[in-house]
Formats: sequence, structure tokens, C-alpha cells
Amino acid sequence: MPELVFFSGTMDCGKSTLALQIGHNRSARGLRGVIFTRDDRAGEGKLSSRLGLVTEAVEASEGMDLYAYLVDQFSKGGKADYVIVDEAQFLAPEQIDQLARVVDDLGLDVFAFGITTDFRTRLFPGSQRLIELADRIEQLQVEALCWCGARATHNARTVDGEMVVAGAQIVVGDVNRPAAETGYEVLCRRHHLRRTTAASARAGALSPDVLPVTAP
Ligand SMILES: Nc1ncnc2c1ncn2[C@@H]1O[C@H](COP(=O)(O)OP(=O)(O)O)[C@@H](O)[C@H]1O
Ligand SMILES: Cc1cn([C@H]2C[C@H](O)[C@@H](COP(=O)(O)O)O2)c(=O)[nH]c1=O
Repeated sequence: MPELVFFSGTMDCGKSTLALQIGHNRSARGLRGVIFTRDDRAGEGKLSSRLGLVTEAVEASEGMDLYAYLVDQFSKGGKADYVIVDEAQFLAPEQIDQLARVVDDLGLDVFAFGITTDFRTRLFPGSQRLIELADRIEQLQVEALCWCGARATHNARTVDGEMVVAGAQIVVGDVNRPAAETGYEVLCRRHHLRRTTAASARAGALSPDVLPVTAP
């Protein structure tokens, strides 16, 4: 039975790498895939992994009907056995519904990859719809880690090195960026809720206020 599968995790946990591996293994067996992505850091129409691999993809732009795109390709003689969608959190809920139709009406497996929650710990609309519709939700096995060593479960945004909890939901960016740039850091829930990033934890540890007081 074809399936809609949502592979979810924090930023930097290996989602795009897995998407590329799934595509590679299937194409090695002669299966044909269509790869959609939206707003990849590497640019329009790219699916890129931090391990350095990148492949061409169809940019799933705002308002694009993904089901109609595939039907149109088939009517022109195109073939596909499965569909991969990276950065699926950026898709509109209607586009996730279209992916479900691709599974149910066209009989293709759809593998969607994305982060579940934004920098405020709120669901992205596309991810919410995937949670509502997916046949399966898979958490990636390679865990990204918080600076404290716990499994990272949430994504923090930093502006000028400070964690922020207000702003536009979508700001394309990366982890490990210079403090002057808007960037991201993965944290465990405890440290996300306490707004403690690696930098602020370091600063706190160095602060005279928290140094052990010794008797004169
Ligand atoms: N230099 C490296 N050596 C080994 N693994 C790396 C290196 N750089 C990145 N990675 C791996 O790649 C993962 C990020 O992969 P990527 O597919 O780009 O993540 P995602 O799509 O989830 O944001 C990291 O969690 C790490 O496991
Ligand atoms: C938390 C959060 C992230 N984003 C952006 C930042 C990146 O461009 C992508 C995630 O990509 P990855 O391959 O999973 O690392 O999402 C955003 O726009 N808003 C957010 O709140």
C-alpha cells in the first residue's frame, strides 16, 4: 500500500541526508522519483544536505498544485514511482492535502521531511497538516544534541547572538552561523523554555554572580 510518511525532527538531525539516501536507493533499483522542495538554503530547486550532497528538485512554490503538477507530467509521458518532499514544513496545508491525494489517487509513496515546530515551539501549518494526515510519522534516529548533552527537541532562533521568541515564522537560515547573523540552535525543551543557548550558558558560567563565593 502506498503511504504518506512524515520524517520529522529538529533542524540539523539529518532529514535532507535521509531524503537523498531514500532517493538514491530507489533510483539504484530503477525506480523514478519526483523531488519537491521549498526554500532550501542552497537556493531554488535544490535539495541539499550538510554532508555536502545536493540534488536538483522541483521548487514547490506558494500556490503550486503538487497533485496537478504530477498529473500534468504523467499526461506528457513522464513517469514516477515515488515522491520526496523536503522542507515540507514550508508547504501550505492545501499542498499537504494534495500530497495525500497523490498517495490515494495516483498510488505513489510520498516521503515528506521537515521540522515540526518553529522557533516559538509552535507547529508550522504544513507540519500540522502532515501530522493530521500522514500514514506514519517517523522520528529520525540520529539525534541532534542540545549544548547540555540531552536530545535536542526544539529549534531556537538567535538574532545578534540572543535567542528571540518573536518574529516572522519563516526565516531561511542555518545553525552555527556567526552571532551577527540571524541563526538557529537546537536545544532540549528545558533549555528552550529557559531560553538558555550555548552562548548564554557560557556567559552565565563566567559571570561573577554565579561564581562560588569563598569566605574571606
Ligand atoms: N562534517 C560532518 N561529519 C559528519 N557528519 C556531519 C558533518 N556535518 C554534518 N553532519 C551530519 O549531518 C547532519 C545534518 O544533516 P542534514 O541532512 O543537513 O540535516 P537536516 O536536513 O535535518 O537539517 C548532522 O546532524 C550530522 O549528523
Ligand atoms: C526553526 C525555524 C526554522 N526555519 C527555517 C530555517 C531553515 O532554513 C529551515 C530548516 O531547515 P533544516 O534543513 O531542517 O535545517 O527552516 C524557519 O524559517 N523558521 C523557524 O522557526
